[in-house]
Amino acid sequence: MAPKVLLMGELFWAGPDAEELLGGIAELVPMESQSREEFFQDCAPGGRYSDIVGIYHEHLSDKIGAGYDSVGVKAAKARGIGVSNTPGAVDKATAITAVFLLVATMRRFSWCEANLRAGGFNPPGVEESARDLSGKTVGILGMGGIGLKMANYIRPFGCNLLYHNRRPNSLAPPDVKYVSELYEFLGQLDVLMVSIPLSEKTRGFVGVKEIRTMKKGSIIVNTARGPVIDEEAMIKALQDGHLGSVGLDVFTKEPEVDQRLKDMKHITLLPHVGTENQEARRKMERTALVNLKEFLTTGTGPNLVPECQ
Ligand SMILES: O=CC(=O)O
Repeated sequence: MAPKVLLMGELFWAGPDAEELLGGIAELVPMESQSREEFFQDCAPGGRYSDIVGIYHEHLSDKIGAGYDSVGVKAAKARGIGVSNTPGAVDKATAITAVFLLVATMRRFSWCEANLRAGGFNPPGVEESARDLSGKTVGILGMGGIGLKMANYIRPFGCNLLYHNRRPNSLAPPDVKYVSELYEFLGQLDVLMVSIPLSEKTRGFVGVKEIRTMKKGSIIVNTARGPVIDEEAMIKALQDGHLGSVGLDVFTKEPEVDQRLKDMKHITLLPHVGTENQEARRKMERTALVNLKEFLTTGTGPNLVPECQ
């Protein structure tokens, strides 16, 4: 009998791939526990999931994906359980979301759309004035797969591109300049694009000092995870005009969004949809199935998160 893999969440787009990838290797069983407590009972010896060897996990807001901050990796590792994610599969979709937020905030397009829906048909006034992207200095914080895609997509806009990372990425285009010192990096920016994973080390990474080092009127775009920015410090800086705008796909307490942000007309907000398109979702779901296959057949795999390698 094939070992069992528990489907915690649905295969929306890669359903047809499941048989091709896991046929004969694993039996996919649906998650039927009605509560967390029941799930723990079901996993205990003798329970209906006591013999599962793998879990496909889709979480309400984090889902399968590149970010794995919602998974207790340390606890899993301590029990000899491997955790893998789906890097690469999310890069394009997330970078395109970041570019949308960059353009929308610079040009005040959210304000324009809301104004049109409310019966207006005028451009933003002086208070809300839009700015052009060309010639602006855009800095990417975190030069991994998503950051690289962002750099390539933003280059044709004629921006000066900088990046800050723990170390230089040899794949970065030569005209995208590495700045090793964080405050020297931040001080030059018109726009900060945040693309670092959330971990205990990066929680609150962009705080009061970092925001206040940026120029007055500058913009922050965040498609990574909400808590890498000190949301309170960001809101204060928006309120007193130090920040000109923000474009956010992620928030500190998802799915809650701070009312003060919702009330600001000159910023752009999205409900964590960075990877939400059929093609990217299918790639992510498929990658998760490939991860399970690799793990079940070889005991390892290319997408094991660094802590588990
Ligand atoms: O948020 C989405 C991801 O981490 O891939």
